[in-house]
Amino acid sequence: MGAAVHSGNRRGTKIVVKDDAEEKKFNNNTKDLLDIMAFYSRVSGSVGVITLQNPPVNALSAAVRQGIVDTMHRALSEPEVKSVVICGQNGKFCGGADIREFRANMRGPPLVPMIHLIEAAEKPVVAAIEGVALGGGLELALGCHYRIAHSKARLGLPEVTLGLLPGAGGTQRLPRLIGVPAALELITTGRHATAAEALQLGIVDEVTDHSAVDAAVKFAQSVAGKSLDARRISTYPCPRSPDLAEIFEKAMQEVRRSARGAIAPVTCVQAVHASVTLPYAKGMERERELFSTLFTSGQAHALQYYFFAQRAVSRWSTPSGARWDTSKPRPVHKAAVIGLGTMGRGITVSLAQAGLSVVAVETQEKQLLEAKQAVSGMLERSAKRRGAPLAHDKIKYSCSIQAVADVDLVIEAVFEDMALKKTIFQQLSGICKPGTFLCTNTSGLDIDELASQTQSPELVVGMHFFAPAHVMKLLEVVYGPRSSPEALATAMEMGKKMGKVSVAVGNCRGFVGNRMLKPYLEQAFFLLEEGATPEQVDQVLEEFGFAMGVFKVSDLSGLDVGWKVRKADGLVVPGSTGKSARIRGGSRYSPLGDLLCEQGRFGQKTGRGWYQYDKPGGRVAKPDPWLHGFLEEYRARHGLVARRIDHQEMLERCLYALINEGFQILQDGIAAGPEDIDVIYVLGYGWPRHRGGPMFYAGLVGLDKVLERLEHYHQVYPNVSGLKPCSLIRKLAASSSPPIHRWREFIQKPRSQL
Ligand SMILES: CCC[C@H](O)CC(=O)SCCNC(=O)CCNC(=O)[C@H](O)C(C)(C)COP(=O)([O-])OP(=O)([O-])OC[C@H]1O[C@@H](n2cnc3c(N)ncnc32)[C@H](O)[C@@H]1OP(=O)([O-])[O-]
Repeated sequence: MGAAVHSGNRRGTKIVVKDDAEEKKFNNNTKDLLDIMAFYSRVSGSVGVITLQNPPVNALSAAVRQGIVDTMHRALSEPEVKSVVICGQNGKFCGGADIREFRANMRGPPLVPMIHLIEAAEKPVVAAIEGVALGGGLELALGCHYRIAHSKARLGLPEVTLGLLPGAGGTQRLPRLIGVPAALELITTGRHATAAEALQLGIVDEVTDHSAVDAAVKFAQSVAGKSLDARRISTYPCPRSPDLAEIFEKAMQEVRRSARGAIAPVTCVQAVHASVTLPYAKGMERERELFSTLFTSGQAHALQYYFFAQRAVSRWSTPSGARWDTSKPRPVHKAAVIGLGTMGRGITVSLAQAGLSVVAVETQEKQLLEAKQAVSGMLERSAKRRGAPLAHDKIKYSCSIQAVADVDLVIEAVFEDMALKKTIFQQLSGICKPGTFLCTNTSGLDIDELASQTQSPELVVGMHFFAPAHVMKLLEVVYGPRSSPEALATAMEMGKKMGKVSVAVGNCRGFVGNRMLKPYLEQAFFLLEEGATPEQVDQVLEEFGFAMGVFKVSDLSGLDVGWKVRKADGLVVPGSTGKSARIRGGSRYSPLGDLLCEQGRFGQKTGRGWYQYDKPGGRVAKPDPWLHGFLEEYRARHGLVARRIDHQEMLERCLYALINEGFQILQDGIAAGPEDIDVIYVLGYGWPRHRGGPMFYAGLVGLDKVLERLEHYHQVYPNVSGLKPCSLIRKLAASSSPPIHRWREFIQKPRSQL
């Protein structure tokens, strides 16, 4: 009797049933099967195949876990079945526990006993790993007696990136299987290993270029009836070596150094430690205990929120109603970059690596040659790192802007100078073929003003990259009032092609990221005026988890960048004294950054800034007694009395001013939702991921508390507008501070513009 193939149920699963009797049973139980989400079939007469079915990544939801338990029992009870294969539908083994269930009441059979059931089985169970085996997915595979992987599969325990540890035996089984150092590295970084690496480490038994399921079925037949004594990882002794104590000490030091206050990496080390100090059952108890502590932590909540936020930003929308699912991007095969300074070079590399043909333009021959060399070096290093082919031949260099005539999209990346950019946009509008998208890499200038220089303003959008552009994951895609949905969709798609996380934002001064930076920086300057040192402010911010404090970042990116902008805005008044020196437009202003620039202190590049460096271009920031003296003299000159400012005040004033601007941005419709802001801050501005992003953090602290502190500081500093709570935070706090996913309901939709 031939196999019958059923398809077309709710999720389009195929169920292979071997005989008529079974088919009848299938028909009777269709409803149950549909709810089970792990399907059972028998192939080649003696292999029970369990297929996880929960698109898109076959996450281990309650229904999937129930399905596995039920189908395992069935496979074990059927005498014809001699071995079992577990696989996932649609070429994906399993993406781990269902993260969406973490914030709900847990239902269904728990993972740990489910995996024990598999490991304890008297029939060999083979995991057929295609696509991914991550987190609980890999833990499930480690409970199987054998693992066969497809060569393109990726395996890992990424729980640490969600603020957790592998809590279904991963911290106890993996070290037993591959040794402590390799397990520690995989578990504390959460990185994905390739199938080849997994084979080398001993995580999988075989790798195939063909169907892993077919290979696993064959393999399962070959091991049927063989003893499983040596195949149950939980029974292995943990490999020991004399330097284990040292290994753990080093691992702990490393995670403490790089975790920036995140607790999960440290807890992961503790859990793996239990695998060598305790017998398996006790180690599992310890794993559960540590997992529970993490599971309920604010950090886990923040990281899981961030996981979904990073995916949510691709579903963009604009106040005018343009949306990701109704706006089609246009294909881009050939792109151009105008201006090959630091940013232009990075953008060129990103485009070439994404497989596009690139025309790279720099009008000065000498700079063009320098850029060519630099880009080649960057491509070589990157190809080596990624094990990818070189993309040199993708790029054509030219001194003439006329070379861009036939490209589909141009990214202008010249100096941040409106007059220069305007001239270039006028030229591009005349040179490019009709329909070419014209993008600018400005970090804050008016997109609409540039669009107005062209014949087709609907083709103009901003693509704000972050330095170094070929490394940083963030791209702010800025739509102006006249940008077409197609232009926006195309720029968003281009970002994705380049491996970026693209966030659509509206057009305003500084867009989202740099606009929020302004009140934050302003508070940092005011704190110096009132008695703090750059070191103290930076320390508070770094303790909070920022990769670098605000003054170190300022030294790194160059004080002259902001100075130029302030000069263009007419804020810099050299030699001004008295009260007016610290007031602009009726608001408090600190000229400290301007005064440093007047001294030629531009930061790292000049070897002096808020800190001192051993040489121009030096990287190691050291406190500078000159600066401390300068601050004292400045305060004395302006009649400011230095006071001791506590950590909490420094943190609150910097962060709450930034957060307040974030609420203003939401209110203005510049960002569609808090997730957009949070992703921008984590990926572009070093906000600690384990704190979710500034808007999530505000919710965690409590909107009423943030509001109360802003009101307090605004009362103390009435001439600092950045501290005046904006109406959205008031509205939310007055509505009992709804959870962050409901904030959009409180944002008034601005008028349609597109
Ligand atoms: C006791 C427990 C112990 C255990 O140790 C704990 C765990 O296992 S913790 C878990 C450890 N596992 C991990 O940390 C793995 C997390 N997942 C990933 O890293 C990537 O999703 C993956 C590499 C699998 C696919 O990348 P890709 O191909 O670029 O696709 P994509 O990323 O765009 O995702 C597509 C859609 O699937 C969604 N979704 C994905 N995974 C899960 C999930 N586990 N759950 C729920 N949903 C999940 C995702 O939100 C998105 O939804 P939407 O509505 O379309 O936006």
